[in-house]
Amino acid sequence: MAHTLLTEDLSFKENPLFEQLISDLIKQNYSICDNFFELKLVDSLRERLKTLHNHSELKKAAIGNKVNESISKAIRGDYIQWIDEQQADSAEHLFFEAFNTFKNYLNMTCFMGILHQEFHYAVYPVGTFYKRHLDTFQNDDRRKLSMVCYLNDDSWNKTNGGELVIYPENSDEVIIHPLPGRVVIFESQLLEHEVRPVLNDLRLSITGWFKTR
Ligand SMILES: O=C(O)CCC(=O)C(=O)O
Ligand SMILES: [Fe+2]
Repeated sequence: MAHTLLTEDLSFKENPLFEQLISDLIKQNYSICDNFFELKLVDSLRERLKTLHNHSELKKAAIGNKVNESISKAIRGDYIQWIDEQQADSAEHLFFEAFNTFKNYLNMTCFMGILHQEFHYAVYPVGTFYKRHLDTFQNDDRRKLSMVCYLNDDSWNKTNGGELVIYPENSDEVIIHPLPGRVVIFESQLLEHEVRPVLNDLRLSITGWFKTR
């Protein structure tokens, strides 16, 4: 009996990166992580997104069926493509593996009850933005955590704009540059945020959500 208990205890391995993310989320409802992925994986995902973009396979993002296109355009200007986990290429497979590991860790340590996830590529061309919003605005309160992964390369300059701005309720806005490999995770139901206009270059990312049932 004692032996069983011991092996069960050892089967859980604390992950310092995930612990940091979780403690940030508890403290401030968001976390910024610059070493979630290996940069080589970020390179592969960027190439995949650029290929999709060059083949015009991305679609103008919508904000709900009831809203007509011109209103939609005044709110967000990005182009997206959802990523099908079943059809993932090798880079996307590693991407899902990283987030599945994090999801299982959250469910094990924080009892978050995450059952589903969804991710899409996004491209913001020059002049596009996403006005201040909450990610649960489409009458879908299953979204618990929002995740954004930036795929720009080293040549991304802070003067390119396209900052993510997070608006915590009781403190100053937080301005986050979309730097290569950076991952931002935040509480979908609590934090309003926006993407400031892109002034130069293409802003590349993957955005996703962990959802309860
Ligand atoms: O790309 C970002 O920084 C945030 C995107 C976003 O807010 C969204 O897709 O809901
Ligand atoms: Fe959002």
